Amino acid sequence: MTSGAFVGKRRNKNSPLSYISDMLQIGKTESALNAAIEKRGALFAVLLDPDTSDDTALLKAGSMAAENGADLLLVGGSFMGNFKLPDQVAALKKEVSLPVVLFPGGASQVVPGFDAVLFITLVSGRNPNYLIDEQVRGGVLIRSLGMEAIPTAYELINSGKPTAVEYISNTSPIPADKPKLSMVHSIAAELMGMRYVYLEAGSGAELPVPVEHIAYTRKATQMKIITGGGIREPETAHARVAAGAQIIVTGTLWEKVKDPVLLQEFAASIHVKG
Ligand SMILES: CC(C)=CCC/C(C)=C/CC/C(C)=C/CC/C(C)=C/COP(=O)(O)OP(=O)(O)O
Ligand SMILES: O=P(O)(O)OC[C@@H](O)CO
Ligand SMILES: [Mg+2]
Repeated sequence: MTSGAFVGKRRNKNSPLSYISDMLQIGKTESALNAAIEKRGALFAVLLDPDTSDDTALLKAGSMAAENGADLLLVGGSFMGNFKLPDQVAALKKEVSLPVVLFPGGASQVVPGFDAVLFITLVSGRNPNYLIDEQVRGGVLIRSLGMEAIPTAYELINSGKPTAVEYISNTSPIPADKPKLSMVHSIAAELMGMRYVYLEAGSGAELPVPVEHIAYTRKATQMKIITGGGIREPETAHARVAAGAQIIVTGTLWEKVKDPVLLQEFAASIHVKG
């Protein structure tokens, strides 16, 4: 096996290792997100479900979110079996000027067209498949696509009933009443070099991540905090920004509710710096 296919675009062909230093820089999308966080206080992300046979569903949902205050579009699911996704992402990228970022449930979901990928590691679990195996499989694909990766710790927090992520990953979530357990996982992730941490209640969760989990990670680390799962009201989003979260993700809500005003209310509750 040659390494040629996996090294992405080399910018300086005279230096054999130049591609590594290029790739390890904080990329364009992450820099733009960091700058937007600085400016607005926190960002509003909408998660789009890629598991759809409707060719225009992603485009419609993404455009509506973009027109009504979203800062970032995430695309991902616990399962993903949509071979038309690259075309759908390309169509979405033509239409909206927001970053479109892959949030993968596994390596098989790595396809071209995204601005970046959340390179997640399920640090709250003890399943080696989601700690290293998917990353090894996905990493070579990401590198060969020349795609930007944002190293992100993924922590699953108990939210009432079991969620798809818990079931699929075969891991136990961190107990909801043990925020210090999130904190110690976050510290370890930061020491491993991760720059973002996603505190996740799970898609469609009964209860969102308790604010204490966010506050403890905020106090103990400098990573950017993403949180999502079970957030259905602007007030719930605002409370998590006040606790230290910098990206709020909502997904399931918009599968039933197509309400531009509610999208705008979410954006206003999250953009605490205006
Ligand atoms: C870095 C790469 C290439 C892969 C990492 C893979 C890891 C660690 C995954 C963690 C476990 C997992 C299954 C995460 C899924 C995250 C996600 C996109 C959740 C949102 O999807 P849901 O809404 O729960 O899915 P459904 O709509 O299918 O229920
Ligand atoms: O679908 P919801 O419950 O909004 O959750 C969003 C996201 O955090 C799931 O990974
Ligand atoms: Mg879902």
